[in-house]
Amino acid sequence: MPEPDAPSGDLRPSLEITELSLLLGGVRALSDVNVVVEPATIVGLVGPNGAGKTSLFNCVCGYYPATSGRIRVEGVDVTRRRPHEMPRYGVARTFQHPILEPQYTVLENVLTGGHIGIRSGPLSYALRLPQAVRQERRTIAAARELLGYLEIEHQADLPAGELSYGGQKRVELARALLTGPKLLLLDELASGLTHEEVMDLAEVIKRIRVDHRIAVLLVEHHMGMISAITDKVIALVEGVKVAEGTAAQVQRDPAVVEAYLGAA
Ligand SMILES: Nc1ncnc2c1ncn2[C@@H]1O[C@H](COP(=O)(O)OP(=O)(O)OP(=O)(O)O)[C@@H](O)[C@H]1O
Repeated sequence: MPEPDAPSGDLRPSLEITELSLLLGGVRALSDVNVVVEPATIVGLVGPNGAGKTSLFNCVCGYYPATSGRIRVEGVDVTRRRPHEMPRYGVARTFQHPILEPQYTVLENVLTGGHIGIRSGPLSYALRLPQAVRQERRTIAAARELLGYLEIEHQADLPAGELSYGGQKRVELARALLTGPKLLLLDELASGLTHEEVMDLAEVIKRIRVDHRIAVLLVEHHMGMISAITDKVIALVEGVKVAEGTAAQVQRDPAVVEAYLGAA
């Protein structure tokens, strides 16, 4: 089995973005950006405010239609797919601020991601047909297993709103993982967390990459998180890719240093 850092040559990239450009209300948010995320690797996207990180993320998730360029997931063209279609293509995401139903339990929140693999129609569920019941049981078992994997199974039956912010980020992660993604997009996972929570989550993401062989693209301002987990970092400045390499290489790249100093 190949090491996560050394993906097998015959696998297609988990994500391949080619010459992606995006115009937003007259603003050139992205200009001919190329990104490759190999299977089971973690790629960080950095850049000062307004660099285009969220825009790129939103193009991959289907929230913004690319003005030009191509986005492929394992070789399948997903350019201009809509957000609700993305789980079918193996793409799952988390949000900077977890979007949960605080009054529903942790398990119920996770299960809202589980409908993806369910083949029985709503009528089968309404009639409690055996196949639908079996599928429901399997999905609940898978959700509980993921909560165990993310070390919050003991909170499964609590209202999600009662969890710490870090706990809520784990609930979102479990929900994303329940869809069985090939590519996980993490939007500022570290924001709002304590240093300890950030480092704990960094370990979790590294484990997910190895255990589930999922590729990860993360938009992140927290350089500690970036340095701790990424195989590769891409820096954007004013919608243009200015640097690519290891976290250490990108952090000392003159264009990146200048952009951050200019933004300070
Ligand atoms: N809906 C929009 N309409 C017009 N311009 C937009 C819109 N969203 C973003 N922009 C512009 O696109 C450019 C890229 O913004 P984007 O939010 O992608 O940057 P970012 O790197 O994610 O910044 P931050 O770190 O502050 O979130 C900026 O110039 C921004 O002002």
